[in-house]
Amino acid sequence: MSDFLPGLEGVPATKSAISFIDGEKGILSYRGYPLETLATNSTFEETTLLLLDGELPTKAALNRFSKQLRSSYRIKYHIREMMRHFPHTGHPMDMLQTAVCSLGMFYPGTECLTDADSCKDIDYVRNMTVNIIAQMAPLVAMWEHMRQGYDPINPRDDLSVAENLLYMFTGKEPDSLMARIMDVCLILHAEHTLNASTFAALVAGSTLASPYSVISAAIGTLSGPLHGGANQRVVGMLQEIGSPDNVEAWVDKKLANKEVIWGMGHREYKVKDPRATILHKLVTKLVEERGGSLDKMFATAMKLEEVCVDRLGHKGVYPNVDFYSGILYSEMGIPEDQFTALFAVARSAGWLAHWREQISNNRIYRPTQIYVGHEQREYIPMSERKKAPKQ
Ligand SMILES: CC(=O)SCCNC(=O)CCNC(=O)[C@H](O)C(C)(C)COP(=O)(O)OP(=O)(O)OC[C@H]1O[C@@H](n2cnc3c(N)ncnc32)[C@H](O)[C@@H]1OP(=O)(O)O
Ligand SMILES: O=C([O-])CC(=O)C(=O)O
Repeated sequence: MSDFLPGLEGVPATKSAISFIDGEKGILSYRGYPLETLATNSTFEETTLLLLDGELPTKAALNRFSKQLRSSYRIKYHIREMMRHFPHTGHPMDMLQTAVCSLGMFYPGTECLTDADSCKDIDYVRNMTVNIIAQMAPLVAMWEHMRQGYDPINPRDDLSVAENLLYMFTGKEPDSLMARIMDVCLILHAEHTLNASTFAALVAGSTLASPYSVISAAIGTLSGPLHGGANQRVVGMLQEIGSPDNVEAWVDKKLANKEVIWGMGHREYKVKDPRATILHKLVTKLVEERGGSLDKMFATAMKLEEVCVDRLGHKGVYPNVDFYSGILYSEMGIPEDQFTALFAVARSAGWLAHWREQISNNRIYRPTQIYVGHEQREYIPMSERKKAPKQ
């Protein structure tokens, strides 16, 4: 087989039973359950167990899992001390990638991964999965205080992942509306078939690297602006546009310069991303309840959607998940450069579900390339070289 498809578009690289996308109809489901149903009825903890185990948990199983997560919120002293020495100007995604990878140094045990047949249920896999998912949000929230020169706020094991995340960010127990919105955001971002960061996780995992290396590879991949990093840029873009009146001229200039519009377009969806539809409704609800400064940014975003659909809809370019999430996070008082880290908190569930699915039937990823370089050449001694090579 020698056909080259740039970006591996349309190339199946794995078999998976975790999630499903119909990009023409705008459908996303986790383990067969429509995302809209989960966003209405589920919690991040329950959705995580569904992704990991394949079934909705019983009440007892969910309670056990939630308890395990909560008892693992606290971050090790040495990691906290290490984080204090990170440059305060560093990006939260770089912090998270480094901290997660460093955490792995405390949890050796990857030898068991070489015994691929017994991997699926062994304690190491289960414990490390819980440990990573539980620690992502506390790491992100702690860093917010540390980079401002303050002591971090300790996690509270009487709070859910979403509640504890907001509590550790703000120092206040969130009200039920904000806690629910954050919970829904975590559910919406938890999983999305074979996106770039999940693929990176699978490539790392296929070498039987530790789950901490797997997740740090995924975090690095998610950080880019063509992937999860777009959510940070959307709010900056809306601020730059300033008001709905400026949208048309702004879009036309961007498109004339062949620049991308952040939060628009998707490899899989040719209609509006179903997560963007849910987030759009959540922002509407929040604006109705809270109003205030959000109104103008939201109005600009809606006008931007309208103009982009008009100019780019024929190419299948519509809002993706990153388009409306930042508006919500801004309203929660979360700084823009933390938005992608929140995405990573949620996506740790999907990454680890894929990792677990893969290691039970692993084969190392090793694709091929089409070589377009020189034929074999003679080595030229330095004294005989005429031209400097192009840099
Ligand atoms: C969580 C997530 O990762 S969601 C995606 C987040 N990323 C973004 O929001 C960044 C902006 N979007 C993009 O860059 C792209 O749409 C991607 C990276 C998401 C998908 O890329 P691809 O599948 O390779 O799409 P591709 O670049 O082939 O786009 C198809 C056409 O739509 C255009 N297009 C796609 N997205 C955009 C956009 N955001 N702004 C303007 N034009 C766009 C392309 O220019 C191309 O036009 P052409 O056929 O005239 O050349
Ligand atoms: O699926 C993709 O390519 C990107 C995406 O939306 C996600 O990872 O949530």
